[in-house]
Amino acid sequence: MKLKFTKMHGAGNDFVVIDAISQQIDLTPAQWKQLGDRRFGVGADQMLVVEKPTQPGCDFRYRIFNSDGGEVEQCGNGARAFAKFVSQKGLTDKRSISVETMAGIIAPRLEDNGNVTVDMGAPVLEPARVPFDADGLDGVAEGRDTLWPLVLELGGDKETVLVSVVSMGNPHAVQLVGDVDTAPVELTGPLIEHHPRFPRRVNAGFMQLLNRQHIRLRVFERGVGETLACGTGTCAAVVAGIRRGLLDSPVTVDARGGQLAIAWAGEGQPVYLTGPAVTVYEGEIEI
Ligand SMILES: N[C@@H](CCC[C@H](N)C(=O)O)C(=O)O
Repeated sequence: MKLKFTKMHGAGNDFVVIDAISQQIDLTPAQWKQLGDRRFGVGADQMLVVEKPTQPGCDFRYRIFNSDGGEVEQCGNGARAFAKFVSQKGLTDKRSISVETMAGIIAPRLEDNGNVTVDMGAPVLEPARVPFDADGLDGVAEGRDTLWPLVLELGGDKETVLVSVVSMGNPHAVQLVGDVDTAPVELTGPLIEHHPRFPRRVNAGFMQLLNRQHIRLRVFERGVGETLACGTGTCAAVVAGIRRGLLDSPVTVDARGGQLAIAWAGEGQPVYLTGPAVTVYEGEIEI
């Protein structure tokens, strides 16, 4: 089948965005993987699908596929691209929309300066709901957060890293590092992603504090590998930093692909993610 798509990015986290309202789409995981492949397909970190809503009060349904072909619950940078896409394509004339995802309803709003702010909903902080299996583990209390020890097998050696676990609809494990440039993201990222304590795998965040309102962040994403930015990872890192007593809202986050901003008023409150969303080109692929 021929599929029309738009290539977009949000701070370098790149997407193939597909209008499934005007096109009939029923792809297998292998086809999603091919679309995301940078040699055999278009190439992207995630494929984003725009559908009609199934829930009353929502404007659209938003589906997300990682480049490994797996469907996932949430994508923050993608939510900004999604909002720009439906506006640019004339699928809505609203500047604030309500979008149904596998992880609940989110609300992106187009800003006058071209950025998009997304109400990502409240973070989930109970380990079992992340999901993280904390059975028999001793956590270390810090502020209102608990740091969990993860034992990683590195060759013949074992290394323990302390992580905060947060769900933004999708699971995140965030650790503090002295310098993101020298952090072992490629080495330990895959081990954290597949750690048996995370039954649905996990996105691994590496956060460096610059001051109480400014961090640097790298994320090794589940189902993708390291990306140039991760919106939900950014939300999770700031939530973890605020709960640990290390950060104050609002927080500026430097990712390798650009800058994002997070505001969070605390437990039970939604996390607001602000940043760019850019259209790169339009295309058509035979799949
Ligand atoms: N890039 C994303 C997150 C996409 C999903 C993630 N890889 C997962 O598997 O949970 C973002 O901007 O949030």
